[in-house]
Amino acid sequence: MAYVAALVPAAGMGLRLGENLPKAFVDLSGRTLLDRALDGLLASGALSQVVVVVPGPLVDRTREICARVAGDVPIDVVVGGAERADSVRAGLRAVDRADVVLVHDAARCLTPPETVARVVDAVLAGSPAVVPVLPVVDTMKSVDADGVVTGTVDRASLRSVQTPQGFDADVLRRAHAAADHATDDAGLVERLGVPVTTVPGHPEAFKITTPMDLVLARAVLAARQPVGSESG
Ligand SMILES: Nc1ccn([C@@H]2O[C@H](COP(=O)(O)OP(=O)(O)OP(=O)(O)O)[C@@H](O)[C@H]2O)c(=O)n1
Ligand SMILES: C[C@](O)(CO)[C@H](O)COP(=O)(O)O
Repeated sequence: MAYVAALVPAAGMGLRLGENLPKAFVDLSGRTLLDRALDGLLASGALSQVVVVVPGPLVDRTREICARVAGDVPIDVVVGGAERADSVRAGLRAVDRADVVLVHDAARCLTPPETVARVVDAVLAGSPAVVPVLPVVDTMKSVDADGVVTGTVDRASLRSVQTPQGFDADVLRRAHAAADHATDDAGLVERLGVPVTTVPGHPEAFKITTPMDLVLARAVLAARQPVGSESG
């Protein structure tokens, strides 16, 4: 049976959210983003290990969260770095047994378990790198340095990329060893010339980045409540 590890980068400062604490530890309707991200991952039933990557001063707080959500799957906590890729590399050092590695932003904390399982299944079926994606819904323009439109981009070939991103463990290690900077892990794998394939993402896997995203996340959670459950 394949050993599937999930890295959860949760060491970002959340500057765009502006809550004065690292984003993964911000409250979302009574629980932190990190609590909720771990719930979704663990509920997939697809994981052998989870490694959460957090700021050094929040390691103890993270251990408390992990103890609350833990079941059969071991959860380790490691300290992250200045950039997301540094945090992923710190996590990778803690998963030496893995055949498959998922990288899942704590900030995408409402990602449904089915999306997690879909990514794992695609890697186990033979794809070395898999990203969940959604079609782009807005008209896309390119602009110059002054903001003047230089063209309309054909959005038919564009996709908006989510996490978890799933990888053959050796491919992800090679990708991170070969390059430093990318906005996502699949971007590093692309540079190796390894094909990255897509599976359908989910609208609820959006990344909580700005205050408006928190408003949306609260609404999603309220809509998930079974009717009458809030009245006690
Ligand atoms: N040095 C970093 C930076 C980001 N992340 C994590 O990577 C995910 C995606 O990053 P992003 O949404 O850009 O988070 P922040 O860097 O926290 O956001 P901001 O740029 O607003 O500060 C988040 O779960 C974040 O905690 C991380 O583990 N280590
Ligand atoms: C990995 C990622 O979530 C894919 O959409 C995203 O690229 C990471 O966050 P950032 O806002 O690009 O730093």
